[in-house]
Amino acid sequence: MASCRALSANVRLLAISSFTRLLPRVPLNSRFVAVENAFNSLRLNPNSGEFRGTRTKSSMAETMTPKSRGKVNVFDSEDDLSASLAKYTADLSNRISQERDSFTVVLSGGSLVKSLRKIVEQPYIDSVDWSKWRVFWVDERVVPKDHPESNYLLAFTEFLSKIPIPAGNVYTINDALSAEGAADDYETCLKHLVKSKVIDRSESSGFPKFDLMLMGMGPDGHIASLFPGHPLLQEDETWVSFIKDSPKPPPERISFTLPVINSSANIAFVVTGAGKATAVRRALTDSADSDLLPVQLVAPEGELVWFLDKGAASKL
Ligand SMILES: O=C(O)[C@H](O)[C@@H](O)[C@H](O)[C@H](O)COP(=O)(O)O
Repeated sequence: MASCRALSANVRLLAISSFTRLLPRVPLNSRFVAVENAFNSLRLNPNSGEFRGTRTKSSMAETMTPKSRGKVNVFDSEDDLSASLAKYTADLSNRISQERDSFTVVLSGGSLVKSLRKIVEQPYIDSVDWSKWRVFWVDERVVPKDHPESNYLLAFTEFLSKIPIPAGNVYTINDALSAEGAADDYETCLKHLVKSKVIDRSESSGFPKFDLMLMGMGPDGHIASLFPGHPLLQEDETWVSFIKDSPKPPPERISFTLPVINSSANIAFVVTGAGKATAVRRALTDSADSDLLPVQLVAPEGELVWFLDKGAASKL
């Protein structure tokens, strides 16, 4: 018995065995669909990796890439991006909340949280069934919850404090533990919640299958706390692991592993700023098989959607 902390409340856990292998990256194939609106049309040529089409002035361009690379939305402004992200998240929440007792949402740290700001405004604040939400972190910095670098504190300040979510539905790390201990504890928490069917389990991988992961991406192509070239990218058994040498401070973090991320029903990458344009281009067009960036290893069982601003999409 261990515990992962749910805000002020504690959530109790049981352990069950972990298993399975790293899911292979879904290969690039030549099938793709283009979604066009009145203003924009972009298509990825799967052979050359080039985007072709037109872009004109509008708030959004929608693009479909091969399935493994997801659907790409490009916005003229971060405000437009935030509005679309709110609608996407609320629609998913409404659909899944009607089918199940829980809607499991995983957050990253960083700028993603601010981009979520419009879901705590009308009409969503009143229409979303927040009591169904279960909130987790794809990665967390191993610092106290009131530390300025805590992902929990950021999410609480910008988002969780503004919604009527039961405290016991917010699953934070146990910040009294070491990085190893906190990762073990969080994994045990997830196993308990899978066993009690709060979190789905992927039938194909055996890993937990979250309804939605909302994630940012670093300029180096890192996602969660999975950094380029780091051995943690190879982890194929544990659900939650830790690092003590993160190139992005602070150095000690816990992180979901790739098999857990890839078992998701839905992943949204929210990426803004020209500083990330090169990594975005590699993620969406580079089919080279060596030296893949962490973001290129993401190929969820379900749907992958990108929310990009013009800067992040500037090299497509
Ligand atoms: O704890 C973290 O550091 C994050 O979870 C990390 O993976 C973040 O999402 C990216 O670094 C993007 O962060 P920005 O959007 O702030 O660049």
